[in-house]
This record gives sequence, structure tokens and C-alpha cells, in this order.
Amino acid sequence: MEAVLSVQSINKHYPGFALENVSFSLAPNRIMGLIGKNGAGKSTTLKAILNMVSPESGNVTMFQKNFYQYEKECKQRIGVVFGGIDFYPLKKLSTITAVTQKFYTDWDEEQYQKYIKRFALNESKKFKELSNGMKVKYLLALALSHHAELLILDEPTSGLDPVSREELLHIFRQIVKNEKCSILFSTHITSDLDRCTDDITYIQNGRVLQSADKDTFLRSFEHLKTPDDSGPLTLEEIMLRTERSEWDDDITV
Ligand SMILES: Nc1ncnc2c1ncn2[C@@H]1O[C@H](COP(=O)(O)OP(=O)(O)OP(=O)(O)O)[C@@H](O)[C@H]1O
Repeated sequence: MEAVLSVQSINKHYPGFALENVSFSLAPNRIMGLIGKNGAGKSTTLKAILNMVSPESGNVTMFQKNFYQYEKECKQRIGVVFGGIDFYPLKKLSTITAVTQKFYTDWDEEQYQKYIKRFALNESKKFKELSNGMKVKYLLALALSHHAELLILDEPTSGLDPVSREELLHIFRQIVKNEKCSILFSTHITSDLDRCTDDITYIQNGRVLQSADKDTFLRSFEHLKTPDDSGPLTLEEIMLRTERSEWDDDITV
């Protein structure tokens, strides 16, 4: 099946950091987790995909179209949530929603009201009056209310309590099952991936270390097992051991 998102050899340089030849693809109705330690390049990858930062080279194909050429058209079909963006802090949620819904031709008010209720959000509050978790939930409600076929989410679960996180992961699974939608989200929380993802892309120092379906991904790190490990390694163990071997290398240099 044709990928909904194909990222091809993206390069982006900052002083002291570079995304190098970042490539991966996401098939329809799949959830992909983007993992990597702090500063590995997860947000920069998502921003480069969305042209929020301009990559020096590389390409992004979304819905079989060149995203950079058909950006406006593609953006109608996606939902995007980035943490830490306090847009319109002094505006009430109802006002922000009124502006947002004008942008989307496929806005679904019933769906929006369903999520507002489910997330227990008060639309008469100002954006800055929301807690971090509530901000994420509100932005998700907006993203989920125009029948997006692809959600791109930067650490959507990081500000959430365990109950809300569980609920959100459940919603992700429901969306992918019931609607024509794929999800790409970055996270630090490896248990999110255990519970929810089909595919995993691991970024280390701006490069894709591995990108595959979860089983293939886990198998490809079996070399990190020691004789003391009876079962398969967890994702947390894989990350810890991969990053630790880097520290060991640093020490011997
Ligand atoms: N606008 C910018 N100018 C210069 N350097 C930047 C800029 N944005 C990001 N960087 C650098 O790029 C690197 C990757 O940052 P990025 O935010 O993509 O990492 P991340 O994997 O999302 O990290 P975290 O898990 O901490 O959010 C970091 O070294 C960061 O300092």
C-alpha cells in the first residue's frame, strides 16, 4: 500500500547539530512512534517535514504529493500538535476554535463538541488559563475535528497524567481503526510505544538508527542482549543500552 508519508533524505544543519539523510515512511492506518533522547532531533524532524524549518535538502511526499509544492492542500488533510506553543494566550478557546474552523473545509462541529466534552474542556477559558495537559488536549480536539488523514504530534503525551495518557493512546487506536488516519508522534515515554504503536523510528544524533514495524525493530536490537537476559529486551532497555554504549565510546575516546 502507498505510504501516506514518505520522508526522503532530509538534511538540516544547526550550529553543533545536523539532521542527516533522515528517511522513513508511514503506511495508511498505522501509528508510528518517533523516539530518541533529548536533543536527538525529533522535533526538528517533524518541523522539517512540515516546512516549519526549511531543510537544506531532501523531500517529503504526503498523500502521494510533494508536500513542499502542495503544502496548503496537504495541510487541509493533516492535524498537527506541537507542545510549548502558546498561541493566542489571551483568547478564549471558543474564539480560537471559531478562527480554526474557518481554515478547514472539512470541519466537523459534532466531532469537536464530542472531544471538548470527553476532555472536560471549558471553552470560556483563555488558552493561558489551561494547564499544560489541558492545552495538549485542546489542541488535539482541534486536530481531531476535521477528519485528518494524518496526525503529526510532537510529544502529545508528555504533559498528561497517567489516566489521560491512557485515554489518549486509546483514542489514537480508535481513530486509526475507525477512520482513514495514520499517526506520527514523538515521545520519550517508551511505555506509550509498547501500548500503542505499529512502527518505530529511532533517531540518534540526527540520524535514523532504525525505522521498522515494532517486531522487526525489536529483533534488530537483539545483539544488545546479554546472557542474563531471559526474555526479549523492552524498548526502554534498547534505548538505555544503545545510548549507554555511546557514553562508553565517549569515555574511551
Ligand atoms: N532553531 C534552532 N537553532 C539552533 N539549534 C536548534 C534550533 N532548534 C533545535 N536546535 C538544536 O537541534 C538539536 C535537536 O533539537 P530537537 O528539538 O530536534 O531535539 P529533540 O529530539 O526534539 O529533543 P527533546 O526530546 O529534548 O525535545 C538540539 O541540539 C537543538 O539545540
